[in-house]
Amino acid sequence: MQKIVVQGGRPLTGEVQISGAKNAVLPILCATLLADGPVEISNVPHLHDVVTTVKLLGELGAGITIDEHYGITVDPTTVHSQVASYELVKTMRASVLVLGPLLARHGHAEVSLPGGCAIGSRPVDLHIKGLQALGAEISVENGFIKARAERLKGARFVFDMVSVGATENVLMAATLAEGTTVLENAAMEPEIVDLAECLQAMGARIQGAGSNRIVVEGVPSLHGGRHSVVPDRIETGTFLVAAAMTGGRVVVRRARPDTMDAVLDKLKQAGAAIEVEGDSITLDMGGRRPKAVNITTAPHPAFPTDMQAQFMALNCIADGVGVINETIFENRFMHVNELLRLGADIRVDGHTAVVRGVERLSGAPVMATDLRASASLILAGLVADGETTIDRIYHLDRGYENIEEKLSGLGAVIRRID
Ligand SMILES: CC(=O)N[C@H]1[C@@H](OP(=O)(O)OP(=O)(O)OC[C@H]2O[C@@H](n3ccc(=O)[nH]c3=O)[C@H](O)[C@@H]2O)O[C@H](CO)[C@@H](O)[C@@H]1O
Ligand SMILES: C=C(OP(=O)(O)O)C(=O)O
Repeated sequence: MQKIVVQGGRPLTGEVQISGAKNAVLPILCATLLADGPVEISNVPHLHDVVTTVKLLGELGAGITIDEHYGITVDPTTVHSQVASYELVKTMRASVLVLGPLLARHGHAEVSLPGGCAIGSRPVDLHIKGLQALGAEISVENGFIKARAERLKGARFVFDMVSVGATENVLMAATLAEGTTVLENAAMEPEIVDLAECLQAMGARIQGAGSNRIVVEGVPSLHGGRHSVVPDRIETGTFLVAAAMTGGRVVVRRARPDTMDAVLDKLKQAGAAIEVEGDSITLDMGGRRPKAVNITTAPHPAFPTDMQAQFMALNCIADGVGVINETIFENRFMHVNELLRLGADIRVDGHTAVVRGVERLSGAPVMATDLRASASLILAGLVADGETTIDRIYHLDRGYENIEEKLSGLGAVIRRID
C-alpha cells in the first residue's frame, strides 16, 4: 500500500495552481444523466472519486470521452441501466447523486444505500424526503433506494437541516419536473452554484442558487452543454494553511477567493498577510509562528467542516490555545489521535477539541483515516522535526490532485513510496 513520506522543516515558497473542485465535479458528472445530448466538462481534477463516478456512469451505459487535458464528455443518450450497484456506491458516497437525475429522466432508479463512513453515519433521509415531495414513490429494500415517478411534479420543500447532497439531488430532479419547485433552507455552498450553472447551460431554469431559497421551473427536457468546474476552495485552503504553518509565502493561482471568506478570515486571525488579486491569493507569513484560532464548522458561508482538520494541524503548532467545534459530522476528530503521535497537545470533549500549541512536533509513522485527516497529517509533517510517514493515503487520492508534486514545487520534501 502506498505511503507518503514528508521531511519537515522547510518554509513553503512559490506558486501553485488550484484544480477543479471535487465537490462540484461529482454532482455535475451525475447531472449529465439529465440531458438529451453530450455534456462537455472542463477543469476536471484527476481524482480517484472522478474515476469512480465515470465508471458508474459507464456502467449505466453513458458514453464517456476523455481528452488530453482530462476534459470529460458524457453522452447520456445511451444509458440503458438505472441501477447503481453497491460495489461502486460503497466506495464513494457521492454516487447517491445519480438518484435524482435517473429518476427525473427515466422515471425510475435503484441506487444502493451508501452506508456510513469514517466521519459519521451520513444518512440520506433528506434526499428521499425531497424527492418524495416531488411525487416520487420511494421504498428502501434490500439495501437499495428504489424510486419511481412517471413525471415528477414541482412542489415547495423545506429541508429540515442544511444538506449539500440533498439540495443537489432534489435540485437536479426538479429541473425536469412539471411546474415550479421551491427549495427552502437549501445549502448555499459554491458547489451548488456551480452545479446550477452547469444545469443552466443544459437549459434548466433555476433562480436563487447560492441563497437558501432555490426556485426551479421545470422544463420537458435538457440539452447537452459545456461547463468548466469551479476551482477547489478546500484544496486552496489546504495550500494556504501549509504556507501559514511553515512560515512561508505562497501564491495560489486559478482560485476563487470570493468562495473563501471564512477561511481567509481565520488565516488573517492566525497572523497571515493575505492579498487577493483576481483569481490569485498571496499568503505571506514572514517566518512568523501562527497564532491559535477558534473554529466552529457550519454550512456555507460559515467555516467549512472540510477545512477543520487542516486548521487543527495549524493550531497544533500555533502560539496559544485554539478551540475547535465540529457541528456537521459526529465523528470528524479521527486525526486527533494521529496528531498526538506527532507530539500535539489536544483534548477532545464531545464535539469540541481544545488544542494547545506546542513549539515543535516530531515526525512519526501515522495513519490517515479519511480525506481531510490525511491532509492534516501532511501539514503536520511539513513542520515536524524529522520524517513523518503517512499510511493509507488512498483517502488523499479521492480529493487531492498531485498533492505531492504541488507541494514539492513549493519546496517541500515529500515523496510517495510503495
Ligand atoms: C461530495 C460532497 O460534496 N461532499 C461534501 C458534502 O457532503 P454531503 O452532501 O454528504 O453532506 P451534507 O451536507 O448532506 O451533510 C451535512 C449533515 O447533514 C446530515 N444529513 C445529510 C443528508 C441527509 O439526508 N440527512 C442528514 O442527516 C449529515 O449526516 C451531516 O451531518 O457536504 C459536506 C458538508 O459540507 C462536506 O463535508 C462534503 O465534503
Ligand atoms: C467529506 C468529504 O467528502 P465526501 O463527501 O466525498 O466524503 C470531503 O471532501 O472532505
